[in-house]
Amino acid sequence: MSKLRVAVLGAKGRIGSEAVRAVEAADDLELVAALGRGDKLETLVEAGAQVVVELTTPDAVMENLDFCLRHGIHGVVGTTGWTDERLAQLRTWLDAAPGAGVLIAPNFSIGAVLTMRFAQQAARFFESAEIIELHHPNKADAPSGTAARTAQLIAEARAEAGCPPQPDATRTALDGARGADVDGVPVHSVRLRGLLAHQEVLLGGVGETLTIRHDSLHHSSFMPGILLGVRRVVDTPGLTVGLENFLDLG
Ligand SMILES: NC(=O)C1=CN([C@@H]2O[C@H](COP(=O)(O)OP(=O)(O)OC[C@H]3O[C@@H](n4cnc5c(N)ncnc54)[C@H](O)[C@@H]3O)[C@@H](O)[C@H]2O)C=CC1
Ligand SMILES: O=C(O)C1=N[C@H](C(=O)O)C[C@H](O)C1
Repeated sequence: MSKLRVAVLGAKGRIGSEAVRAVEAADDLELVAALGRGDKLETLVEAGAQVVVELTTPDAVMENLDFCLRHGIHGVVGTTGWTDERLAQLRTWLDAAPGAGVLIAPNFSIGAVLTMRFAQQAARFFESAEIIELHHPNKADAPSGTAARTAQLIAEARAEAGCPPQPDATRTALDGARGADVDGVPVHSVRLRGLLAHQEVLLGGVGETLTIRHDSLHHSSFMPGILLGVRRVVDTPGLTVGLENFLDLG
């Protein structure tokens, strides 16, 4: 069987360099290009890439995906910065590229995906829900893409169940003291030397709390998810948001 031809964009970055090694080590995949900032995207076409793993920056990701889809190349995207407007734009590019697929994964690690699922399941049973995400201090964006997605999922589950807004009697607060409001869920971002990627979802009800915590201790935690995404996206046309769609979570 011929190997799937894979390219990595952001190949010199923290996660991109790990992805290069993971693709190289996979028997069924061939790394045909590893591009960094300033490298020509035409290299992807010359190299015959079938799937691009996009791990760059929110500033670069849209131009890169536009190019890939215009050339019929599938995308597995870990880069953050997704808004409703960006997703709508991506859908129009996908409509013009029949057969092409893009996976956007706010987080590729299985533990983080499960954290999101458990939080979504638990959300309707608790009056209060807040998120603390903790990352290395070199991270460029806040809140993390994972925390933003977790908050959206919690908010959707609460709205579906008819939950009222969260209790919060705060009347005066220093700017930022209550975190960022993501769909009504406060999200607090910590940037600390020594950390990699961590998240706590705090849920509170009368007389009890539930804390769901996940820790990525090394970038290797993201690799099985990236490889799964690469193998599945080629048979999944259109837009897929969330690695959970490629996991049999029930
Ligand atoms: N979904 C997930 O599971 C994960 C997502 N991420 C996200 O991935 C992105 C990258 O994270 P890090 O590796 O920590 O950042 P980083 O700053 O170490 O790496 C980004 C790399 O992309 C390169 N780059 C910038 N513009 C480019 C372009 N136009 N073409 C090719 N390369 C370009 C930069 O030079 C840099 O080497 C961030 O948005 C981060 O939040 C990171 C870890 C896990
Ligand atoms: O920048 C990172 O490191 C990470 N970014 C993603 C995010 O913003 O959620 C995924 C993970 O948290 C690591």
